[in-house]
Amino acid sequence: MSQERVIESHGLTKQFGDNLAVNGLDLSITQGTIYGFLGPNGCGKSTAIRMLTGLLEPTSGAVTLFGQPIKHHEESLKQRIGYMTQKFSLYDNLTVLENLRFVASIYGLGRQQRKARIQELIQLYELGALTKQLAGAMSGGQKQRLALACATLHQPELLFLDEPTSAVDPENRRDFWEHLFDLSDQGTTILVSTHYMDEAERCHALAILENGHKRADGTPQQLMNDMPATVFETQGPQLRQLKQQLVSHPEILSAAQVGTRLRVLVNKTCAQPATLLHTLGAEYCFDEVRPSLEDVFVANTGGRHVG
Ligand SMILES: Nc1ncnc2c1ncn2[C@@H]1O[C@H](COP(=O)(O)OP(=O)(O)OP(=O)(O)O)[C@@H](O)[C@H]1O
Repeated sequence: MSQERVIESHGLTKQFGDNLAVNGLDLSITQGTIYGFLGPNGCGKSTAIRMLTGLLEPTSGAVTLFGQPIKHHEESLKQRIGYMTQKFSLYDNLTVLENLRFVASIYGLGRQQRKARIQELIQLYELGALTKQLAGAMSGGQKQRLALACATLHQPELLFLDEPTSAVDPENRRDFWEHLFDLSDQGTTILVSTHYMDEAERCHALAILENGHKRADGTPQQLMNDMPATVFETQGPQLRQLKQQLVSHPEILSAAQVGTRLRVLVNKTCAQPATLLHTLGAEYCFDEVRPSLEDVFVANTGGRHVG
């Protein structure tokens, strides 16, 4: 992967009235990376993306794309950026082919180039049988493939995807990610927002966002290594009561049931987590286990959103 910095932001902030939607966001994302924004609804993912694309003016802070400040270079940068919005900005009353032709005309592709590129995308995103279908009548997975084809029509070097898989089933989500890895392999840098843990785990690197703040960032492995909690699991009777008993202790960040097991996060500030658990639930046996990205998320947001 090249070390060219494609996205850089410093102190990126957006205030809507009293609401600080994005607060001092610093980013440094290199070429070919698939970078995730992971966070719950309303944490500022879309607002951050809109500022990074140049569509929304920040209250303060700066964005540099491909080493160029975004301010005053919006037009030249537009050709290098693709953006798939949360609501798939397709025209429902146009067919698949008409949507593709319309987007091609926006990007000013010549007739021959347009024809060849549209054919290429129809094949790549398996839209061949659907060219005459109205976009409004397509399934979630089909719409998503068309939206990705439209967003990449002009072969952007940088692609922003705002919760691209919220309306599709797991199989389509898997296929979609295969396409993203193909694009990344060809050098495209991708910033994708999600609130799905499994999706975030596929990213090369990610930022955990909460209430407009970046709580942590790094590769999924780095985040797991550095997380501010130790993870334990236990099994046995009356796990609901045990959970209540555990979470009342200030060093227990979270206790959440997963099937027949209770998963417990103990703050790293606790020097003897196994001893603490033994004291709180003497009749249970607690095993230390490998953290997951969901644990990382919970530990970095103080257990306020999951569990
Ligand atoms: N144009 C706007 N005017 C006022 N407030 C806004 C505007 N856009 C977003 N907000 C507020 O900013 C905060 C962040 O919203 P944002 O849409 O960026 O979050 P998100 O993480 O993308 O969530 P979601 O997935 O629900 O869109 C929210 O409190 C939202 O209500």
